[in-house]
Amino acid sequence: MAQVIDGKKWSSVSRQETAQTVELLKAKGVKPGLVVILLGEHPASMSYVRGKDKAATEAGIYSEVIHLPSSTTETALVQLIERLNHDDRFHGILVQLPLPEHINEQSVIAAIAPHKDVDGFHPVNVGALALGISGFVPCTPLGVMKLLEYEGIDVTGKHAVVIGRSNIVGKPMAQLLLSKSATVTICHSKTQNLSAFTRQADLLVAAIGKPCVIKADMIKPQSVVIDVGINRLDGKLCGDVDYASASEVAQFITPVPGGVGPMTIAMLLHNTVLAAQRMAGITTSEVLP
Ligand SMILES: Nc1nc2c(c(=O)[nH]1)N[C@@H](CN(C=O)c1ccc(C(=O)N[C@@H](CCC(=O)O)C(=O)O)cc1)CN2
Ligand SMILES: [Mg+2]
Repeated sequence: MAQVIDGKKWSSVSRQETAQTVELLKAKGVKPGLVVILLGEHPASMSYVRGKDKAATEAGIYSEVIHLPSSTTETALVQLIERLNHDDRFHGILVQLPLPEHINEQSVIAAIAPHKDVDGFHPVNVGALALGISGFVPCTPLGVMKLLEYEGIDVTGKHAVVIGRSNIVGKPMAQLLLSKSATVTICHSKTQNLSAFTRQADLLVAAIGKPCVIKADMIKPQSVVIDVGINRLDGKLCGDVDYASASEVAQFITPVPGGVGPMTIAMLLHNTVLAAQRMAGITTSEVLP
């Protein structure tokens, strides 16, 4: 039976570490601030944004949510972001995705000042990750790396198979695993004979967006299975992995809910504090808890 990677427990550990850093920053006269912009009334997005606001406040971060109607124009949204880029109360700016259809996501992301882009979605930060230089790393894949670190799982030389090529998860996930010297394969919806790849995976990261499609016979025995999927099936939350059968085969597995999801918010707080630290010119060693 696989060992369960408890994302709720580790996110709480990470959030406590962040809260300690916030205290040390405050003692130096810096109060980290985060602003989240939400358009429309998408129930899951509203719930994630509430979670971010609550978690930020609990960590001692100054938090504001700007909730706008879904009819907001792209021009108005970009103008708001440009104003927030110059607002010293906020070290982090996040626009909750997905955005309504009439808005070009890339134009909006590009309007965020790269040094306040705590989502790590701006082309400058995407480039920084590709080059392996300092920037901001997207929260979900960063959360996966943090889970592996907390569990003492070393990926050096291991075959990591990432299923999914989104800008939010798949692509940055592959870059991060590569930066830790894993041998990385990226699979996607057009991959032929997917199970031929997944069965070779020492580490499998599933970010497909389809409920329970990764079955036990697709998993290498004693591997690490990370489920990034969040799907709603018959009113219940489930991942991309068929958890019950997969946990009979894997050595480590993340559950859904309570796996990667909670780490996304913990890493947002981490990135926000990092942004504040960098803007104040404070080195990490000065604020290590
Ligand atoms: N601007 C962004 N938009 C979106 C991101 C993002 O990182 N930046 N990621 C996702 C949604 N997301 C955060 O925004 C997110 C998803 C899931 C969770 C989470 O804690 N999930 C729980 C289950 C929660 C539930 O009941 O629905 C879990 O997995 O245990 C947090 C944040 C898309 N948009
Ligand atoms: Mg508030």
